[in-house]
Amino acid sequence: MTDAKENENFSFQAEIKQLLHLLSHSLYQNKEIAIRELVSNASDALDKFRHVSLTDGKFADDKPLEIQIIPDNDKHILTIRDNGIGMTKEDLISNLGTIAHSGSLDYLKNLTGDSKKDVSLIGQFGVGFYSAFMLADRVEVVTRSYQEDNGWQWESFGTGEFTIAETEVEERGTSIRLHLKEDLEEFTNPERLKFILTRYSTFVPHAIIMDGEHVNNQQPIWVEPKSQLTEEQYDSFYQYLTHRSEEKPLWHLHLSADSPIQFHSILYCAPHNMEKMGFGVMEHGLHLCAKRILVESQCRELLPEYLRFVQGIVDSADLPLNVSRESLQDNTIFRKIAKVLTKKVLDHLQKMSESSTEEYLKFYDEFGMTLREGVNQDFENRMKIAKLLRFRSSDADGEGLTSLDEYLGRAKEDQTQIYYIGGPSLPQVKNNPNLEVFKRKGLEVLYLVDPVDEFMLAQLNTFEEKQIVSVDSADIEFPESTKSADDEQTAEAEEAASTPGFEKVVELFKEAIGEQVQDVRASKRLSEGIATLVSTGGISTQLEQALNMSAQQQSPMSKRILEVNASAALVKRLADISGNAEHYDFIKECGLQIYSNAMLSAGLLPNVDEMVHRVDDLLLNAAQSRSSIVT
Ligand SMILES: Nc1ncnc2c1ncn2[C@@H]1O[C@H](COP(=O)(O)OP(=O)(O)OP(=O)(O)O)[C@@H](O)[C@H]1O
Repeated sequence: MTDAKENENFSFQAEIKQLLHLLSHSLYQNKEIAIRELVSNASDALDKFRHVSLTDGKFADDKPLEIQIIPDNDKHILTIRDNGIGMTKEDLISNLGTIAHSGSLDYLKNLTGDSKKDVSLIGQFGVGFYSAFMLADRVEVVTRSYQEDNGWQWESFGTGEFTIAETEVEERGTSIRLHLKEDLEEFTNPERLKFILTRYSTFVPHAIIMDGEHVNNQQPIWVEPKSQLTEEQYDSFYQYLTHRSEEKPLWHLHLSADSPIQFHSILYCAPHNMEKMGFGVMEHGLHLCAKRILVESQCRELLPEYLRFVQGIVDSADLPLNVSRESLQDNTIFRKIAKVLTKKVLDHLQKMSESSTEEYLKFYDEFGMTLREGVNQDFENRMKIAKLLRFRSSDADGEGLTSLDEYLGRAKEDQTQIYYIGGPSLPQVKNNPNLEVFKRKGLEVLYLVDPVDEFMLAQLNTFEEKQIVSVDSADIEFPESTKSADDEQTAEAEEAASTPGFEKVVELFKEAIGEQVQDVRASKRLSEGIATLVSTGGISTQLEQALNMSAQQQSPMSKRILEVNASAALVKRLADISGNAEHYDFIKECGLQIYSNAMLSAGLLPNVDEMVHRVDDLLLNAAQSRSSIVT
């Protein structure tokens, strides 16, 4: 087998060198995962060969596809052999020397040196082969591709280099020969190996043979009736699929349908969102089988992007086995299955949100940020997704989360709109003067501290026929029923606003602020604050600012309306003195400062130099009008 010819030397990619160093020095106890990874690779290689032989008959033969586990106790060598697709020289260089998946590269770049944590994640980042170096200080890969008559021998001592040489190999497939580290003889003990294979590889869809014995002969669990499966079985299947041996899924969903399309599926949600931990968008996809045979291991088209937290398997007897991956999306049955799966996942989440609120909120906390992308991506299911969204709101003073349905359950009967307010932080949102009138009238307002939520609500536009509007919108309609709560205040404000003094103040403010605003007018919403900015474009100040910041070129903010509270003490005083033309300049200065203050409250930045000068002058003015005589 090892009649190797000339050796050619190669260097590993930098990240792999780092990984190998970590693996060979790892104190991580669970070395068994290396066997799991290698058996899983062997199984993948068998799947790939089966797919090739089904789509191109000339490669087919009648030898059973299987994985052999060959322990050699005398030589301390453990061999894992498959008669799968094999590798060419180029395959060896690219597959066992560099890493193609961007997610895996990100993972490797993020290695922290906390070997226990890092190493346990290896499988899920598609770098499983290298775990061989946890067990061995020398690894040989002897392989022959289904396309070639000759074979290749790859070899490495787990340092920075590997070698490749041409060699005779009798049969198609790959043997991984692990020259076990000194204290790891246990990995040639058949009893120990059997235990490991049963623990991690029960669900491998190909026969695993050791000493002539078939060690994994379990039925695929997805075709079994739900009632006959235990939580442990679901958990261990999750662990097998995801290579996360120490993790339990947050939830699972087992589906079986007979008509119009026959399929079985088990779907899982991971307990943690790796994207939240800064790993970038995770690689995702479901295992797709036709009549129990794997067609594609990461099929991304079965679920939309915004449900990428779902992992699992889908198996349909109605799908043709020799369907090529490229033509899958054109297959009607495939498209129908995809549609049903999306609906079932959304229905499951809805049910969960109603019957196990706590569990749902835990899920939402992890994956809500992914799910909400659906509002934009999936027009057909937009309303279903909207029902699954959760927000902070004034109802519980920003604590806890509410759904839009719950919001409407508390809304006034004649309320036609859903109100929200956006801002950079919860305290800032709560102190926004635009909220005043809503508090007075007992109207609930959603608090959005993430511009993405606001963007999403702007996209949604309506929910259950109620318009979704920002509290700083000029289009706010207050329910008739809330009028009386506000009567006194409105009457007072209307009276103050109708005086000639106030009209003069507005005129002078307009002159001073000029083109910077669309208009200056009396406010019907303020009772305590002096002034506020409202927007007319259907897009809130906060969102416009966020969009502007993410845009390549900053455009000027659209103009707002400055609403002034005619019954505020300062405004009343300005109205009183507006009969005397001598005070016009002072009133204008006040107008400019009031505008700057309103901008600051809305999270906008006024012209700071100008403002500082003006405040200095106003303070001087105030100081000068005080008497120096002690009374
Ligand atoms: N027994 C094998 N037969 C054929 N090719 C193999 C075999 N083992 C590994 N390979 C090739 O080497 C590549 C790298 O393997 P590695 O385990 O590091 O990652 P992966 O298998 O791509 O990821 P994952 O383990 O998450 O599926 C594989 O994608 C495959 O192309």
